Amino acid sequence: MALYSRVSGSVGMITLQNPPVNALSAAVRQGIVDMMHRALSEPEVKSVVICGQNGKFCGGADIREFGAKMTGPPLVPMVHLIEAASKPVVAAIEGIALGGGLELALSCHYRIAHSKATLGFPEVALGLLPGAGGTQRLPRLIGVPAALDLITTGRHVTAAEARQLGIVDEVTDLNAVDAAVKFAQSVTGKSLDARRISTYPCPRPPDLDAIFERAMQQVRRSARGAIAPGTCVQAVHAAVTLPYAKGMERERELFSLLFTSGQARALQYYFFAQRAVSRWSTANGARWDTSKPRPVRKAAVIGLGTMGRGITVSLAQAGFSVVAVETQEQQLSEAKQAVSGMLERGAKRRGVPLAHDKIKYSCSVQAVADVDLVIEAVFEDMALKKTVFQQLSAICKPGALLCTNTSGLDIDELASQTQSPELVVGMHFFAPAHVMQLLEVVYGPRSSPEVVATAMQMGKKMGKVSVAVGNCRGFVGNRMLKPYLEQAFFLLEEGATPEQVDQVLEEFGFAMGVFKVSDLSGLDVGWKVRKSDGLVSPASTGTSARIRGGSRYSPLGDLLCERGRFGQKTGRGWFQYDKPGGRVAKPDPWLHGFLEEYRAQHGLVARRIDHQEVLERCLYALINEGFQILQDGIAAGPEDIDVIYVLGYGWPRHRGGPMFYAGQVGLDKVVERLEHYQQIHPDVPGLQPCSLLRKLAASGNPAIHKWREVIQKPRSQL
Ligand SMILES: CC/C=C/CC(=O)SCCNC(=O)CCNC(=O)[C@H](O)C(C)(C)COP(=O)(O)OP(=O)(O)OC[C@H]1O[C@@H](n2cnc3c(N)ncnc32)[C@H](O)[C@@H]1OP(=O)(O)O
Repeated sequence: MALYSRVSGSVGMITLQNPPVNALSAAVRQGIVDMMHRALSEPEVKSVVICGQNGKFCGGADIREFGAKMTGPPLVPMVHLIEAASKPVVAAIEGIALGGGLELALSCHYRIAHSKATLGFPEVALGLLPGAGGTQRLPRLIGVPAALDLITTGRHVTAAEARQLGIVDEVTDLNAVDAAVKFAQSVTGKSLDARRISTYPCPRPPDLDAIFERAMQQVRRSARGAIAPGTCVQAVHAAVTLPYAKGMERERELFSLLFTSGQARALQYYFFAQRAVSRWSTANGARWDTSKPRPVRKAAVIGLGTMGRGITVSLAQAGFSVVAVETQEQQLSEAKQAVSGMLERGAKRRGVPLAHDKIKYSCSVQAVADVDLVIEAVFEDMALKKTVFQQLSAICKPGALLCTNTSGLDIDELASQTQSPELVVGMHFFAPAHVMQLLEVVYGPRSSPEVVATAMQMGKKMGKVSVAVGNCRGFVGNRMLKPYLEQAFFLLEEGATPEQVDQVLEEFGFAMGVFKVSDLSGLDVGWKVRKSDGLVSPASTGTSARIRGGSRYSPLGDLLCERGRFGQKTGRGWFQYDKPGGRVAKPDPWLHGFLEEYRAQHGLVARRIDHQEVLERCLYALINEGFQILQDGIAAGPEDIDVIYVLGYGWPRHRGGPMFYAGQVGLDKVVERLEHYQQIHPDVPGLQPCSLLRKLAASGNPAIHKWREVIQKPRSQL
């Protein structure tokens, strides 16, 4: 709703009230319209100030209302009512003016912002465009290039930048509402003719076509199939080429197109999913709202390889004192140099002070004796990690959390090496650890709720999105990756090429296809794991070479590794590169010959595989594993899986995540296609729909927010 009050006798004040961000719900819009009419009808009122309660102007349209039928007054007539007002209207911008909130401010005749406020049009991240005149007013106010930048990227600007661009009239360090009231009094009675942005001509720079061409190229490069950025460009184009009223019509058409698209629904689902994962729960009943994190001031990192260095940087940048341990002098000195460089670049990029003095380096594990939390980041080797955990358990002070950075090893096995298994938790960082936003917090059956809460909070303080997941091989992300990779390998055996598989996945929206990712991260990584699992048989020839543990197995990755083809680092992998460490993947005729030979050797006849099969087999096998993970209680809900896949594995955000995507395709269709492929390839694992997927499909493809009702409720063992 919106509250009306009178200040200083002649100023009508309209205060938006809709916690937490004063979003423009139907009730708020109704309130604004009613209060505007009241302010305009009261003869004592000479000017109007619009502000938001609790120091937040407005976070835009209420996204929670997007799924339902529209009620209340629409935004466009509301902003026209304000702009057409005969009395000056001043926006007092504190905290945020985003999306519809900024459109509301642009309809006011003046804008006063607090110096700490941020402003922007983030609609593009929700699959939309600013649909209440934003695409028509902003270019008129600040010019086409700046408007294109803000609208197509969705980036937030500070009040200072907004002032520089001409979006706001004044910036104050004092109370912005008081400043706006004073300002409103000072402009009482002045003509408003030059203050209505919709009446401004839209500037037409001489190189207009080139500007739009560049903008389109830019969004095509970065959008990876998302339709909103390009549509934003089209809407701004209408501001330049059409009169305001016609431009508004075009904006409405384009907005409707986006609003009803699957991409907008996916992005809006993802917006809430990313927030939902912080309300975590575990399979044994621990929860975010009943588990108190422990205080952590000082942390330690053991092992300063690539991951350990990134984790050290993340901790120091988040303000923790860090003890960084590497037992070899030479490696410690190299790590120190690398970490300093990363901190310097980070400080420069983010404009923050250097955090060098937060870190103490040591060659001795004993140096961690007084820390509150240790993150072990040594090689992914169970025996080595066990030794480290035995040492830590003996050295660390009572109550210190012992965390392991592992991408899939058993947390409980490590916990059993310590005197206090309840203090052990996994923190699976993604490389590069100081850049990637995702953290899988892995709880074992004995991890205490406070320890999970502490690790979740640590992740948040490091600027990461933490997702709590249960303990199983590969946790959520890497466990789902296995069937995805397997299908890709089988497709090569059956006749596909790495470039074909990657092209299909990249057209779907992945930044890189599965084989390019494998070349980037190194084929030897998976090879080592398969070796330690006893999967890589020394004599990988003959029919038996394609069977492991009774299931079909593709040794293709092993065979490439045996030939020293580890990917980018060796200049050869699934693709070829111009040199070791090269980045540009090129199809490799050697690999094609190798695949032909391999097929001939194993009696496989190459067939033509279409794009649909590549996509369905890779993605549906991955999705099927996701449902198995939900069924096993490893992830509490589909949102957890989707956030992990978008932030950690390059799943296109505009497709919501694998579980959301499955719902959009139709769960019955996913089941039907998996069964189809299973019938044709009975020996291929991963194609049998799991029982939860079947159950949900049979219960009529319920909306994703209803899945939790079907997934069995965890029983508390606490
Ligand atoms: C013609 C119609 C045109 C419409 C165009 C639009 O206006 S679309 C909406 C444009 N606005 C946005 O995209 C803003 C989205 N919100 C944010 O970016 C951030 O939430 C924030 C406002 C910068 C605040 O960030 P902060 O980190 O402080 O808090 P949270 O992100 O955790 O948010 C707090 C809770 O508020 C909910 N919320 C935020 N914005 C909205 C919104 N516009 N509508 C509804 N709800 C919103 C958010 O979901 C959090 O609540 P939870 O219960 O925790 O989920």
